Amino acid sequence: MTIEVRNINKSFGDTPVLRDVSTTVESGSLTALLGPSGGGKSTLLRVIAGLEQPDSGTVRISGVDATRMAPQRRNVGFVFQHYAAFKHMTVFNNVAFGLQVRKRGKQEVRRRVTELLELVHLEQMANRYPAQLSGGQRQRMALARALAVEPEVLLLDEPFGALDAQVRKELRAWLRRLHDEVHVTTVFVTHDQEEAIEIADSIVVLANGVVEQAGSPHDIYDNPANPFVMRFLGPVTEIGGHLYRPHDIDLSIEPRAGSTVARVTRVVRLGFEVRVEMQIGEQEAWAQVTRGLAGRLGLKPGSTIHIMPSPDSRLRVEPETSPSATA
Ligand SMILES: Nc1ncnc2c1ncn2[C@@H]1O[C@H](COP(=O)(O)OP(=O)(O)OP(=O)(O)O)[C@@H](O)[C@H]1O
Repeated sequence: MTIEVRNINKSFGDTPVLRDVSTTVESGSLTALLGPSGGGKSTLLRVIAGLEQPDSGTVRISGVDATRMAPQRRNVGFVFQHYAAFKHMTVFNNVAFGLQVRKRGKQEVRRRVTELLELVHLEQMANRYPAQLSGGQRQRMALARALAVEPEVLLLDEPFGALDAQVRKELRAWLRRLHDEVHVTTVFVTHDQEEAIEIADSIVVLANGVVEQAGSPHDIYDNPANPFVMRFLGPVTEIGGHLYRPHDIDLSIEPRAGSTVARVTRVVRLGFEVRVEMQIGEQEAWAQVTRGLAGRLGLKPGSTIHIMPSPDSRLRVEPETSPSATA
């Protein structure tokens, strides 16, 4: 179910929060809305859900103009960060709720809820109450509940945001697998670029109410549209007026055609990677190399090395970056 967002503008009072936002969410995709806090991600999600009315622009879901349609008529499921479960109802009844409201038969409800609890791996927890679940289990229950009514679109607002790093990682992998099984068009909000890169098919980078770039994780990481996106998606280092990914900097002991001389100031071992900090004239830069290479080159503070940044993956640092990045 394709979602087409066209020229959406939205202000709260005098503050523009979405500025001429257009993007297309492909049917069956898992799309991340990624960006810094306050950039408008939640507002855009709420506009798609119908919980917020745009000042101008349109939202089409499956080709139908949904801009003025009530949320319950859009056939979207919604999960927020702090999910409010019905505390007095068991997990089973929480998931069954939407089906019962829709007056589905008892047999059907039982079959569907059992299926969903298996899907989210909570079949053993059916008779517990929400307070007896861990945070991650509660979020999975929330997803089962959102999926119960077979939405065409699933909208997730930082669904794992409140959980600790380890649980968060598990749930992301799980969400990816779930999506591969269910294929419902899903849009999730995150400010975590690693989360977006790891699980999304497509990323929309939103900052200060503007879409900075949209594309596959691979494309956005390797071909960022501007310095803001490049910095937001991963580590960068600046050399001679260009931004590079630190793993795209090649190091050697001997000078080569086109190489630049640098002095190593610090060598930091981080598991299998080594972060090599250096001084190039007055400028500081760093490179990320493997432990093997650092060992072979015998890098230590004070070493002289020759660096060759890969010319393919650089981006010129403009004095003026994108308008939203500097605001
Ligand atoms: N109902 C509202 N009334 C007034 N201002 C609002 C309202 N909702 C959001 N805003 C403002 O709109 C801007 C964008 O908020 P939004 O929640 O969409 O951003 P976000 O990218 O989702 O940020 P976060 O990651 O922090 O949730 C913020 O400056 C916020 O304060």
